Amino acid sequence: MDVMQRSNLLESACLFPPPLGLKLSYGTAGFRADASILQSTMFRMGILAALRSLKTHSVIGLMITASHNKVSDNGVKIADPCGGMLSQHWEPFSDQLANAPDPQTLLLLIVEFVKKENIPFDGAFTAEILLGRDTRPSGESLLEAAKQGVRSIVGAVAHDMGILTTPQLHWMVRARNKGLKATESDYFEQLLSSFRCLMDLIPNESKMDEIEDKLIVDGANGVGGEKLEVIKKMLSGLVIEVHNTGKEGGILNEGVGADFVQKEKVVPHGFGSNHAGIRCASLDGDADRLVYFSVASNSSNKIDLVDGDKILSLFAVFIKEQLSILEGDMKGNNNYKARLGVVQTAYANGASTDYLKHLGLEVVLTPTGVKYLHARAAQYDIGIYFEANGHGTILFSEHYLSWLEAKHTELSSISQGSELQKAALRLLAVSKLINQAVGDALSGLLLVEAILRHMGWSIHNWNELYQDLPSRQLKVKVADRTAVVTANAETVVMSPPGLQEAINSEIAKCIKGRSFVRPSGTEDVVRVYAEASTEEEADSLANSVAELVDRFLGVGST
Ligand SMILES: CC(=O)N[C@H]1[C@@H](OP(=O)(O)O)O[C@H](CO)[C@@H](O)[C@@H]1O
Ligand SMILES: [Mg+2]
Repeated sequence: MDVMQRSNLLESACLFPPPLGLKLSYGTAGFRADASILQSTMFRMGILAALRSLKTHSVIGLMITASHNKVSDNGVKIADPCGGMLSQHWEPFSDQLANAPDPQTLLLLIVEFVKKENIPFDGAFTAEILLGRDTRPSGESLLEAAKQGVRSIVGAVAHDMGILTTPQLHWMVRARNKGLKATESDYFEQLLSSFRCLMDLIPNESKMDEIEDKLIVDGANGVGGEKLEVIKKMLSGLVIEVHNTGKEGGILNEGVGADFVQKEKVVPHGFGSNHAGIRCASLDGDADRLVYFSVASNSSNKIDLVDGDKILSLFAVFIKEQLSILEGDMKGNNNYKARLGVVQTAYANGASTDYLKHLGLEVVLTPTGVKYLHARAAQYDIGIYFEANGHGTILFSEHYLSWLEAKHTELSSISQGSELQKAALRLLAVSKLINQAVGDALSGLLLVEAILRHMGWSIHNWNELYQDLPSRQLKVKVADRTAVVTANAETVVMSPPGLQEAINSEIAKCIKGRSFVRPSGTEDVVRVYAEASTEEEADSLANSVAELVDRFLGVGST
């Protein structure tokens, strides 16, 4: 880094002083906090994104969103060259950058890191950053801060991609780095053409006509609703009605959205008993989460929730069916058995894990956070991952996709229109429809809709794949949540000593009891999860475990 670069950094850093005592952590999914304190963080993440671009010789993404958090919050996530989350290896550096108290310390940290990581500053490569933001009102000024951060690296270019869903930005980064068409209309075109392909391949005997055409979607008053309004105009065979688009005056994520629906298990605002029996879905604030639900027919505000675990199960059943067609009667020489794997977290309902294992699938658990699930799913030919809250996707390895393409070409020449060829084509269409960069509510929704029609299933048939065990989630405010250290994909507490034993004895009092605690990576709380054979038992187990957390770590304790 030459003198000009250093003075450029120092000069612009002086324009973005951090609030006194700011302490942020990259957490489960980027920095999040009240938007009013994030100017300096955004500026610094602009710098980080530009450095990452120089290091990887690739286009990098910077998304300004706080997802399902309240509207006054905001946040930032970085998308790596493949469209996935920022490499965990760089997370400590992002923490240091965000928390550096003054411009001099910031500069020193950057100089040291550039040296350590050997980041080239020879001008041979132009750093390029794609910036996106959700609909939060604070997004615009935070975008300016991020742009200035990017530009404080001499020669780096910031492209404002406008208001986008998080998965759209990740998709664009991935597409750009693969040299593919990467605009928003290319994204829509890819989704719609692969959806049409799946619809055209629906077997004649499918009871598709019996399925309600209409789907009502809760857009969480955010960006997802806006984008779905665009998509729905280009669809045929599926009627989408979007509620909570944000245009009716509703507030982002307030009493609406996938997080609210999944955690509270009640109807979102704008839905009621007049929607009973109709297939409904809910997106979160940046449209990377999707859950389905149906409104209970009695006049209560209760819903039948069809969560991420059930979306995963639906996808798994469909993929498995296509694989058994394709692999059951292999014609030709080029035969291969795909390794299919399923990835969940400890929040997955126990009944879903049992169901998936019963199907004969390999199921693995990782810690919470898409970065862990995604990395694990990428180890399979086809890896399906979902968090119970509705964030997930299906990953196809490059190796498997090349095999599939070749197989499809071979089958097209020897048995055009055969079931085998159709199965290959369906799998190829799924790989194009479902976002390969990150979980995407919009592409997930289109895949769910296509599969339901393929199966001839109503939302009720789908929901009956298995019966969820009653579960309850609670949050406990403690003095220092980092005092909770867990192991085995967060299912066991290692510290503070004695807490796990105490939790175990509460679990032992319940039939089918399971409970675990972990510090949240996005909120200043310890989360408690409990499930058991009845609602009462799940509630009481969650309450007892929350009391234990409070006793071991409560606000008063040290
Ligand atoms: C129980 C739960 O839903 N946790 C969520 C939540 O993380 P926490 O670390 O639990 O706060 O936000 C993450 C980012 O959206 C998401 O990946 C994760 O699943
Ligand atoms: Mg989200």
